[in-house]
Amino acid sequence: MNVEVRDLSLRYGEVTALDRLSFELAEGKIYGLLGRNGSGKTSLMSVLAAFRKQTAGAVRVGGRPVWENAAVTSQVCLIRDTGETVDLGTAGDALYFAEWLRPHWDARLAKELMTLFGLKPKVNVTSMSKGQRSAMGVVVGLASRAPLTMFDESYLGMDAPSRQAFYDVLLADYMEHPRTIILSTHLIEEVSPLFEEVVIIDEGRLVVHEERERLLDRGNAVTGPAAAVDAFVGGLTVLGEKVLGPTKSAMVYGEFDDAHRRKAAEAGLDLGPIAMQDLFIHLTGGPK
Ligand SMILES: Nc1ncnc2c1ncn2[C@@H]1O[C@H](COP(=O)(O)OP(=O)(O)OP(=O)(O)O)[C@@H](O)[C@H]1O
Repeated sequence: MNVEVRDLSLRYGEVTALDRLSFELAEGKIYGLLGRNGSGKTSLMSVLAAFRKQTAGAVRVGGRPVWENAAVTSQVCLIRDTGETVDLGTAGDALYFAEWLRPHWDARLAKELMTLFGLKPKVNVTSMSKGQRSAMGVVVGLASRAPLTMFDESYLGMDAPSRQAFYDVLLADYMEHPRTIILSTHLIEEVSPLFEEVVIIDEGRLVVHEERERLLDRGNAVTGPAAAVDAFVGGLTVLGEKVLGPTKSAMVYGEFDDAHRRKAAEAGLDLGPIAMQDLFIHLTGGPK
């Protein structure tokens, strides 16, 4: 399902969490939603899932407003960082409830994922560890196959092998059953290979909405003899530097054209990509 957000604002009393946000997400892609702590990611996803009503502006999912619209909300699944929202009863009860609620539910996938993450249907959700609860959320989020599926840092409590299993299953299932998926995360380097497009917000406002590859084009790592690197990057926006013996690597913000590339080659310098995390830190104003 596509998503249209127009001049969206959300206020909690005096606090403005979303500030006239506008963007459109096409159907059937995986989006990364990035932002500093308190930038408005959870607030935005809560409005998209109709958990909260916006203060102003419009939100349409699949061309229709989401608020108090059961026909749309049954197609939208938001899994929050606390894992699955159903805290009463066993894991089996949570799956039963999700199946009842979710029109595209795949019980076979749910069962496979329960086994993959070592979850037992008879165990009470409240007695699960943090990572197990996160994994429960992931099971429900994936098996729901909702046309708009959002994971709000839901996999944060999971250990590294479980997170990797989640990324692998998400990608494989998305290839077979394309849908719109939004992943919010602070583990930028780990999760960003999954993104097709990236939305960055800061203080409730849109900073960037771009294809992942285009965003990465905004930065370059310049590596070579320290003196040559210093001469090359003079006057450019340098985000950081690393020195290893006589070799230096400088991360530069800004796209390079053919002239830059020629000059770098003549100076014996290598140009390479920089990490999305470094671009993110720069675009959201550096350390605060
Ligand atoms: N229930 C609430 N009542 C009052 N203020 C809130 C509430 N929920 C969020 N806020 C405020 O709204 C702003 C956006 O919060 P939000 O949780 O959407 O950010 P976030 O990007 O998800 O942050 P994080 O990365 O830390 O989870 C923050 O200033 C936060 O303090």
